[in-house]
Amino acid sequence: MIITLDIGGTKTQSTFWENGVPVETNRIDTGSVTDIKQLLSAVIGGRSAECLCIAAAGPVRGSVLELTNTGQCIDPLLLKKEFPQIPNILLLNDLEAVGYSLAALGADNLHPLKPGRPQRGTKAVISLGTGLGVCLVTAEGEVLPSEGGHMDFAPGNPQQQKIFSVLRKKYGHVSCERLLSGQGLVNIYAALTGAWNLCPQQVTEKASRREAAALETMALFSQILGAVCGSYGLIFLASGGIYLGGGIAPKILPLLDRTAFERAFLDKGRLRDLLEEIPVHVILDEMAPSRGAAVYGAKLSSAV
Ligand SMILES: Nc1ncnc2c1ncn2[C@@H]1O[C@H](COP(=O)(O)OP(=O)(O)OP(=O)(O)O)[C@@H](O)[C@H]1O
Repeated sequence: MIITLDIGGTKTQSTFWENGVPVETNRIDTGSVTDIKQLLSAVIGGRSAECLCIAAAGPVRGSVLELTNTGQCIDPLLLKKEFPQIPNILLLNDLEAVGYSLAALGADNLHPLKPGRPQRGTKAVISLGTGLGVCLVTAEGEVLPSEGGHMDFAPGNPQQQKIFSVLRKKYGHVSCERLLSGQGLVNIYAALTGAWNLCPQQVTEKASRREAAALETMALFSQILGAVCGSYGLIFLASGGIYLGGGIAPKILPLLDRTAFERAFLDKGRLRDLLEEIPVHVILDEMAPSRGAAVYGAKLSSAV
């Protein structure tokens, strides 16, 4: 038995896995998690498992992970004392976990967004959720985490420049995450309209009802996403393909402007040919971070 805990910026999911199959799963709001130890005690009870693998939104420094949104720290060494019946307690970044899930995803869990001619090479995972996560998966299946979502946003045309100026005044540093995330949808919409009081779902609902500013927001979001994916295609030489993870992309598929995405993806001057080869897929599996944590847990606990 492997237990996984996926702590995202918005939702937290605990899952029990037997032979790679989820047999029990529960979801709560991350905002309601005030104490990780307490949460784990409630999830695990007195049960034992070969491995507990926690995938959480934040960078791992040394052996400890600090949750980006709440500042809480997770230390596996301390948890080992609380749960002595679990011999392996592992910790990784949630996006790193999505990287490990690629090995376990079938074609039915992937939606093709842009065609290409993939090779057995590096893959990039770019995840749009509460934040923007980026990681690299080597051809051998090793996952290298990054905090690439915090890379500078480079506006590509006058309209994007206007949005950049509004966000620069509001935030100071304008990272790609300020545009490519749930709050990013709100930020683009607000920069166009001045209305800051919406939630991301309201922006996409307005776009579904064909409201002009919301449609413009989706077109810009698609353009900026294409440009950032193209940049990571080059930075990682992602000849194995680019995989869009997170909760947002599968929900907004009908609203994504594929033409704008692909045009911006390919618009890299002399390296256009290289980018034409790289396919882009949307990961449809909502459990990808938990699935990847289970893959990682199984791999490491059989190795020790
Ligand atoms: N239909 C929708 N349209 C637009 N945004 C949405 C929609 N549904 C959810 N979101 C936004 O998606 C974000 C949550 O993303 P996700 O489901 O990937 O959660 P998470 O795993 O907790 O996030 P992360 O992995 O970034 O920490 C929130 O900002 C939420 O408002």
